[in-house]
Amino acid sequence: MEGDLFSIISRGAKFDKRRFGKDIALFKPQSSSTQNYDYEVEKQEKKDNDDIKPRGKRKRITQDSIDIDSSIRLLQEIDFFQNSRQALKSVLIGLCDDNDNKDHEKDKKKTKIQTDLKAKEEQKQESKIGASVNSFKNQEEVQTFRKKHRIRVYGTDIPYPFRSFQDLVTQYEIKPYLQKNLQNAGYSLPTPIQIQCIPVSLHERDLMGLAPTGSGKTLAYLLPILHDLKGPEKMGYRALIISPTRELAQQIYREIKKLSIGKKFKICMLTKASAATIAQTPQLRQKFDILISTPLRLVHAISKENIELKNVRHLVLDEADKLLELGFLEQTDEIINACSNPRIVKSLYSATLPSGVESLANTIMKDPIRVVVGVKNAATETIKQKLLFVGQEEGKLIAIRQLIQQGFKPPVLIFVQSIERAKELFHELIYDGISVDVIHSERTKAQRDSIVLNFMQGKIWVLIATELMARGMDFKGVNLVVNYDFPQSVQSYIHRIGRTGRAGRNGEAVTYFTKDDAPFLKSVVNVMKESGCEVPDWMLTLKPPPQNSKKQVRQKPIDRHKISTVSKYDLEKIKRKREIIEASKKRKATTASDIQSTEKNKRNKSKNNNSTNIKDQEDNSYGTSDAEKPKTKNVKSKLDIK
Ligand SMILES: Nc1ncnc2c1ncn2[C@@H]1O[C@H](COP(=O)(O)OP(=O)(O)OP(=O)(O)O)[C@@H](O)[C@H]1O
Repeated sequence: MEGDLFSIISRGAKFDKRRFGKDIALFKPQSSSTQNYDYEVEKQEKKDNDDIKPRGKRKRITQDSIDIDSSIRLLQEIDFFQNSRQALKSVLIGLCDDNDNKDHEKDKKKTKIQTDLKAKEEQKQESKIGASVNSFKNQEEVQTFRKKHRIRVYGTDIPYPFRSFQDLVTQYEIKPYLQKNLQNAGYSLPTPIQIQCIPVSLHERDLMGLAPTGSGKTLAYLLPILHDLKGPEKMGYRALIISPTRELAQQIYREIKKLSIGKKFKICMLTKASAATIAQTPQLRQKFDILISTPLRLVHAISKENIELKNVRHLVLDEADKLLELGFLEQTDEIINACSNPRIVKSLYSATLPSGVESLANTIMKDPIRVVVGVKNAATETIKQKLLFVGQEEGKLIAIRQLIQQGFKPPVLIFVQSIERAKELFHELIYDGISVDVIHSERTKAQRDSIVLNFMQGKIWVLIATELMARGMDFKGVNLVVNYDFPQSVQSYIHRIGRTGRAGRNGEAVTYFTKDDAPFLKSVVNVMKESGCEVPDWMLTLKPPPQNSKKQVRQKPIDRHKISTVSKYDLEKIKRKREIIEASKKRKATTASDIQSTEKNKRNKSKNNNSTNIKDQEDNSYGTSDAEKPKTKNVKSKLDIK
């Protein structure tokens, strides 16, 4: 083997070997310590080469005593740019060219080696991107398939999509229990977001998944988690799902329970009660595999050192843009910091992602893949959207009563901008002879749970809601969404109306607007147009509102008149009467015993303050003040918060 490398690189040239003896010696195999290193390299390369060469048909192919294996090894040593495969191929071709005149047997061997090298390289590439050779023949086919499903992908080494849940079994060995649960849930074919995002997550890549409302994003992140966790293990939380509202967290909990039937995963939905149990029973903490929580509840538990997230391998931010908005941002950041496992895989999902938030999201992910289904920041195409001018505020009540009188198809969801207005509208509609209820953060948790259930079961026909219900809630059968109050942002509009037209069903959405809302109309008009709805020409010529007024409205909604059929004069009269009663009550309350009880109440109130704050934030998606936030460890920010 001596001088092999020299033989290879000097082929075709003549050298005075005596004169250049010293130089040639440089190419001879080294001894002592480097030899050990060489031995290791050689061992590895031998393994590689064993794979490359056809079994049992190895050894010499040239008369020059050039052994292919040693050539490969030596060539790899001089492969400074790590192009060994390419270099190998070309040199091997060169080698063989040199021996053109040699016997036919050698040529056959050469061709075989080349073919094997090529196949190995292709195989390596395929396994890197996780495609099954059976499923897609080539990249072109993949692209056509993505195009058909309106999937756009951004990033490097993007895994191939899959065609059917059966493909997941053959390609990724999805366990039979998962397969069975998919069938039982009636999921016969994957939705576009699932088609592309499931393989990305199965390849443990950070991901940003954007797809319209009701398109199956939940399954897209739950399935890879369940597959990867394999089964229950008592090593603490290995997957964490964050949702902006308690109701959505509960829905995710129900979905994961449904999908994990047959495996005894321990799933914890962090509530006030479960947090207290965990605090009192530290040994419980190790038992759980999956944790679902709202941000503030979790931050509170972390700060009390009741929850450890160091083993979390999967972190999902559902409704990611909301969680990265002011009000949630700092808590989300603290949670991300607490997930200290270096091998963590992060997945962010939403139907909307403003570009500013997207750049922020990129700072917390490693080499992420972005998957966009359909048009970014547009509404689902199965929703028929309408805008209705109602003149003044009072016009809305007339319009909603007309809608009820004309006959409507329940269930209907009506969105208003505040708790106060939700209560007001409820008091108006309760006497209209329809089954109506109202949901907002001031209702007890038990009330909220039963309302959600009753609405899902069709027992409530009309549900009046605040922004609390706008995101993620999967009320499959909702036929109509009414935006009684104009939404405060285009994202809010998309999510609100997305409570209808889910999972391929048809739905309708009507948005009332007054003179005051007119400047903000253009953003909604754009969404309507993007989603294929008819929009009057004059609306298309509207000017978009200035950026700062958009921002103002996002932070604080437009002031509106009280929702009431009572005239303004009568309302004033009632108000004055109420003030007189209040003043007289106050006077009576100045006795010593009252003062004492007030003090006692105050003390109790301050005790419960933390938990009350948590409740408030779960419902109020427009944030909390610094004073309300629980104290947490002073951790370095992972997010690039500017
Ligand atoms: N492959 C599938 N086949 C049929 N139905 C599905 C499939 N995947 C999910 N679904 C159903 O589609 C509905 C919407 O799913 P999901 O709640 O995950 O939507 P989403 O994209 O998260 O919506 P949102 O943006 O509003 O949160 C659910 O009722 C779910 O059961």
